[in-house]
Amino acid sequence: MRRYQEKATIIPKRLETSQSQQPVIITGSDLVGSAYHWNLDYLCAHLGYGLYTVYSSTSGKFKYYDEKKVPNVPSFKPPTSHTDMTFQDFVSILRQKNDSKWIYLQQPLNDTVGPRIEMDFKGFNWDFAYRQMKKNRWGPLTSNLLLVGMEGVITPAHYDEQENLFAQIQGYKRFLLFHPDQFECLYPYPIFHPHDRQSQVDFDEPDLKKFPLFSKLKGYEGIVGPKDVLYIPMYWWHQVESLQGHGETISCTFWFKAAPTEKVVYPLNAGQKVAIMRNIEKMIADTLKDNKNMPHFMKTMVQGSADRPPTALPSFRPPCDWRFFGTISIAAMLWPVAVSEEEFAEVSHGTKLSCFIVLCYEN
Ligand SMILES: O=C(O)CCC(=O)C(=O)O
Ligand SMILES: [Fe+2]
Repeated sequence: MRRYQEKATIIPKRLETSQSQQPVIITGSDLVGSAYHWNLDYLCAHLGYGLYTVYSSTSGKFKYYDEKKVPNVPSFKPPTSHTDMTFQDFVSILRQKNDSKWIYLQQPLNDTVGPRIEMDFKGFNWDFAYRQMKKNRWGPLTSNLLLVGMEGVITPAHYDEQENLFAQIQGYKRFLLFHPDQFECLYPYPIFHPHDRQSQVDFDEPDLKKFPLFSKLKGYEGIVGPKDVLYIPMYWWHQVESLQGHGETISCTFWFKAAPTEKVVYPLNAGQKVAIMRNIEKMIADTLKDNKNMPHFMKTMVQGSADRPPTALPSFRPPCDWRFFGTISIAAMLWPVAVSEEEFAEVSHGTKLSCFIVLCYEN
């Protein structure tokens, strides 16, 4: 097991999710009770012959990247590659035990699975899942990702824009979790970068000159094994390692959309502040259309406003008509960036958020 220097508290164990948006490990859960007999042989026999996405890496680390954002950064070199293959082919590569090639299957469960798996899937404790969804006012379930990994594979630190009930079926995974208020210590990539939502810091070799606040990082640690379900609240950072010595890991996620913003309550929480930062960063990136100059632009904007003497404010005249400013819905600013255009229009009541940028920065 890898050792890290972060100061970790143990993730609490409970029977249900907590309403305070805290991660918890639910032990002895029957959420995927009908899948506890899943292992490589059973899945080989019953998953069918559909194609599954298998990632490979020479380092054992599987840092996610968004293919759609690759053209934004011409110098970007993908750290992993992926191929679609049958589950049976995946298992035969996995059993070759090639020390320099790590593979990790990650694929949403779909309707190509055979009838036995379909029955197991239908037997999940959907009542429990939907009760958590209702209780926490999450949006609808979006997908169940099946994860089958070799011992030792690592998903580096990142956050997701969805709520997650993470069910462990086989093997053990060690989670490091960090509250959204640790944002500054984790140095995420810019939003237009393919590694958006991922930390730039390599936990095994942190460059403290470049990322000095990483030394202040504080987090939670927990190991999940069969019958454990970990609730990962939206915007919580997590790094996941499949532990050595316990066989392959099999897990299944239950991802839910964010709770809609019914009423904005101040002070805003750290997750809502991350949402605002992402929305503003996205608006700037979309408007500026010049990713190379984004860091300089952002720095100038922040330093400019931090250094501006307060006496300058009374003489400040808006450069153009600011009335539009008031029409931008706060709810839209708090909404995760990764939503479809239609939902975006719904939460923002049709207001084009990009007006904000045009009005503020074009003059
Ligand atoms: O289990 C893993 O390797 C990654 C899981 C993860 O990041 C997630 O479920 O959000
Ligand atoms: Fe994740």
